[in-house]
Formats: sequence, structure tokens, C-alpha cells
Amino acid sequence: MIWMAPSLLAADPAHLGDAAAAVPDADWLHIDVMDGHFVPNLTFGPPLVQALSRRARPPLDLHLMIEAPERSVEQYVRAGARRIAVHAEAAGHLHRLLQTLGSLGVERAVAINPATPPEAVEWVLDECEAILVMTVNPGWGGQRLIPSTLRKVERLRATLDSRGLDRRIVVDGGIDLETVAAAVRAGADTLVAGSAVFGSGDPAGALARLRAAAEGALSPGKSN
Ligand SMILES: O=C(CO)[C@H](O)[C@H](O)COP(=O)(O)O
Repeated sequence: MIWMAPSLLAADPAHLGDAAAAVPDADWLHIDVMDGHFVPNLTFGPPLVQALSRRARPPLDLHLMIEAPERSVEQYVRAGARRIAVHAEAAGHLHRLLQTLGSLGVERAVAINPATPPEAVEWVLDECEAILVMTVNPGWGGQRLIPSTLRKVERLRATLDSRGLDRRIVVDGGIDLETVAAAVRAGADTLVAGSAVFGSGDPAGALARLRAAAEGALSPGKSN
């Protein structure tokens, strides 16, 4: 089953609450937390996340692009996060951090940047529910998908299948009507999309079209 996670990063910052409320059919609402250190951009802090949780129907999916994520995860859980993605590159003790997140009761994803090999998650697959493959370099929305990242998605899906593990593979960056089918065919089942949803005048309609294209790519006999 395909899950869609529109990313608020692409919404008008002056109207974030309205944007959060505009996609009630999303499976997750994706929120990119950036600290100006792990990535150059600076975005959402816990009070803003808490305020958005009151406007959004979908559960909040936080992608922490921050250094030392272990210092802040509890604050983001208290603010309303239901899934948290932490970067393998940012966590000094990734396994311990995932155990902490598990004890806090949230779904856990491990994120990897385009230059990070898929093997970086191999020894923590028992401690997460999802792997988030960055399909652009993190920091900004509106970039083009890097094709080599989909080969990592294929490798990860093959590894999961060979180990009999049921884990979500999330792709994030440059997902639109042109790229979504290739991402799904590579093995992704959860799609983060910012510009393709909130860059349109009709976020709910854009989300529905993207979901239909993704589901079409899963169904044999349909061309997308
Ligand atoms: O994590 C991100 C950037 O670091 C964003 O979620 C991602 O770039 C989605 O935006 P778009 O769909 O516009 O590429």
C-alpha cells in the first residue's frame, strides 16, 4: 500500500496552519526540521510543530535534519510527532537513539543522504519501522531527484526481502508526476512530496493525482 506524505517545507511560511489543514487525506504530514548546522537551512522548532499538530488531521512525520538529534527528540515527541526520522550521519549512537525513540512510542525511520551507502542502516533494521532515502541533498525543496539514489532503494528493498523484513522505504526529494513511478518501481512505498503538492494551487488535488500515479505504478498493466 502506498502512503503519501506531503512536505510542509514547500508551503507558504506565512500560512503554514492553512497548509497543514489543506491535505486531510494524506497518510502523514511531513515536517522538515533543520537546524542551520546539519543542513544550512533553518525551519521548524517544537512550538511550531505543536501548533501545527492542532491544525493537521494526518499524523505528524518529523524529519530531523539536525546535529545531535538525541538532545531534542523528546521535545518533538511532546510537540506531537508520531513518526521521527533521524539521520544515520548525525547520530553518534544510532542504535541507542532508535531504542529511545521506541520507548517514547513513536514510529522510527533512519534517514540516509545521497552519498551514504545503504549498508549504513543494515545493523539497525530491527530497531526501525522505516528507512528514509534522501533522493536529493537535504536542506531545500524544489530540487531534481538524483537518479542514483533509486538504485539504493532497489538494493534496500532486495535486502529487506531477502531477510523477510517488512519495513517502509520512504523517498524524499524531487518526487513529482514525472518521477513517482520510477521511485515506486524501485521499491519505495512512502512518498514525500513538497513542491509537487504545496507548489500547486490545489494541494489536495495534486496529492490525489500523485497518489493515483504511485498506485498505478504498483498495478501491472498500467502505464505511468
Ligand atoms: O527533506 C527535504 C529537503 O531536505 C524535503 O522534504 C524535500 O526536499 C521535499 O521537497 P520537494 O518535494 O520540493 O523536493
